[in-house]
Amino acid sequence: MLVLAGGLPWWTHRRRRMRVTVDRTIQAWPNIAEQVGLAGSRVLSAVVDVWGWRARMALRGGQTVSDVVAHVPAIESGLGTRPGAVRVEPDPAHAGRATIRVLATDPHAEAIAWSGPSVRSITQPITLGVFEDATPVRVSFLRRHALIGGIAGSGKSGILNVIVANLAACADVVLWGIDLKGGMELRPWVSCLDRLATTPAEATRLQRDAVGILEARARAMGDGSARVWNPSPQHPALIIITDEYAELAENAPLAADAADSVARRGRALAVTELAATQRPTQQAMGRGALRSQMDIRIALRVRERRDTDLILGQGMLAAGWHAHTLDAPGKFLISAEGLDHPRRARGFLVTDDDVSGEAARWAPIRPPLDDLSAAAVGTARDAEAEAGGECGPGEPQIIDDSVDPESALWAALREAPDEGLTIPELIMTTGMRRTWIYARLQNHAAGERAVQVSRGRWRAADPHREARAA
Ligand SMILES: Nc1ncnc2c1ncn2[C@@H]1O[C@H](COP(=O)(O)OP(=O)(O)OP(=O)(O)O)[C@@H](O)[C@H]1O
Repeated sequence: MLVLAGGLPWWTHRRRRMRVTVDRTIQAWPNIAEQVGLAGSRVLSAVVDVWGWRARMALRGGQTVSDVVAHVPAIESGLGTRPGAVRVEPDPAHAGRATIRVLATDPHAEAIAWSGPSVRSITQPITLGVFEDATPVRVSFLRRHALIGGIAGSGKSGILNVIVANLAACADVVLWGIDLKGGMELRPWVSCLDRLATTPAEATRLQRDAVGILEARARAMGDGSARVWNPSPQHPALIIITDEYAELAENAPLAADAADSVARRGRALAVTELAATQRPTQQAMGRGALRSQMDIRIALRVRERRDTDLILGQGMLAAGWHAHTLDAPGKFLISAEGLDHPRRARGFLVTDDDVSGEAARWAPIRPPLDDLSAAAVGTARDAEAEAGGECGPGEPQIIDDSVDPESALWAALREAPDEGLTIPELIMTTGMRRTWIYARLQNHAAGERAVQVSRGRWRAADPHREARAA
């Protein structure tokens, strides 16, 4: 029903009132500018929009957009708006101009419902939510590492869910998860994750396997002419998602070292890290330079002003990125290629029901790792074992140096009964993971050294069994 007042729709009245306010403000601007420390700036034009009004400003010679940003609280006071109502946007064509927006109502006051994934391929930019002017926040995760930070309850898991729900719909990316809070956040996605690590030992294996994969990819590409790994369903990208990265850095330092290696070398090979944490201090991010490798930075609400710089990078607070002023969960600032102004956004709200629905919907299309990458799983750990590598403090020893898993597998296949051994039996014998076993069995089968006797049961091919018997 249209609400009419005096025969006219309500928004006509509101707009008229707003226009009067804007006219008065323009007239009074020279005085206001004087009071707020921007003397000499002029209003070039002003328009009333759905959320309030905006004005193009010409700054006095020598004034910059940073000066205007630094005066935002004073401008709000001078204009008599509510705190947090004024936004400042630079003019990409002119350093001495800026747009001041006044939001009479908060466009992000209400949660924005999730309406399904925006992509079907990792090569397309993902829509995370909307900016205050209703334009979509679109960002590509291909060959980019990402960091999400913000206090407890600011909506980190919410943003992670938006990203995972989109990536799950892409058949050209394999997703690995690390969730050392017992799998609380990522377990609902388990049907879409190729691997989920919930203990420090599993996380260490997982990150080292990612290093093994990137090394295998680098070697394979060194042999050929390709310079980058172009993801496709047959050759998927690999994204490692870590919820609460500080837990990983503290409890599995060797996993964090491996993540560092992935962050430094993984872009061209489409092996990337996506980490969420409350305060990405040096300690929370591990010993290396992981934070500096993060190409996409998403800051949800922080408690202390200076924490903005921890998430987004040094100098961002001073440049007007005020994550401490975000006032509802899911509101964020994002810094990424093509997104270099402090514009407030709100992420879509993905409910628990949405998560179960999306996980069930996309599980059937999830791709396996390509053969090259699957065969590389375990290799970084094998190399470590050969070099006598140790696990991190407090972690269970995950590699038994006295048993070479390759030899253990081969011996087991040769000694297997006629009906063969099952995969779980081979896992028990070698101590290696299912993907490692599969890759080795495929190799043995291709070399006619092993046969699959019946579904899921394997033994060595006859000549090799006979040879051993003899
Ligand atoms: N985009 C959003 N829009 C509206 N509400 C949201 C949004 N994202 C999260 N919320 C709400 O905010 C609350 C906290 O969100 P979330 O669990 O994602 O925070 P968090 O930063 O991950 O917290 P923690 O660090 O404690 O895990 C949830 O109840 C959720 O419903």
